[in-house]
Amino acid sequence: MVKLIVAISGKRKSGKDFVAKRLAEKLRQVATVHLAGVSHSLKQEYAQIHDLNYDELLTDGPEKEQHRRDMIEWGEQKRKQDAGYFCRKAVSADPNCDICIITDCRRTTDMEFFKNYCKTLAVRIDADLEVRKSRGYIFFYGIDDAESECGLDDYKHDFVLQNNGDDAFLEKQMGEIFDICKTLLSN
Ligand SMILES: Nc1ncnc2c1ncn2[C@@H]1O[C@H](COP(=O)(O)OP(=O)(O)OP(=O)(O)O)[C@@H](O)[C@H]1O
Repeated sequence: MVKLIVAISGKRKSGKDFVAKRLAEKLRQVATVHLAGVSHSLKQEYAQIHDLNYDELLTDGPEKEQHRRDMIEWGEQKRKQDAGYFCRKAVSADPNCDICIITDCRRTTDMEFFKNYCKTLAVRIDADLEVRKSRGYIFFYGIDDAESECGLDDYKHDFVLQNNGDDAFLEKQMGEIFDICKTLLSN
């Protein structure tokens, strides 16, 4: 059974995936680590039901755009029935690992699910708007002002990591998270 979840949230292009991968590398020195995403489990199941190629769902094009809209609606319906549905799928993908890093928490219900599931460290990735823009961020109405993007803006995370491109500072903060995880694993 998973002993610890590191639940990562952050704005688009704040560096959630980047930080999650670096953190996984570090934590693999002391534990088995699985990287998972709530939205990945949603996309995977949607693709399976509709006999679609998972990667194709992520590409552009009118047909894919229609699928994306249907997929979002389908996901909302599933969440209404069971708010933790995709979180459970994400964390169950490798039930024997010590640490599961979730790269894309978006809603308070995601955090509530993980905190109830097992020991969870909620980590917020912060990056300045200009830095995010330099990484390709563009504001989209209906996306960047939606609950899925803003739902955790005011949530009290256990650790807030600044990811503005200063690698030495990033490593220092990673070291602090690494130590917290080690302590949580041994308690
Ligand atoms: N500290 C960093 N140093 C160098 N490059 C970085 C750093 N953080 C993020 N990046 C780069 O910025 C881009 C966006 O990062 P990433 O994909 O991790 O963001 P994200 O928050 O997961 O984005 P999205 O929400 O859109 O999935 C990537 O190309 C990534 O390699």
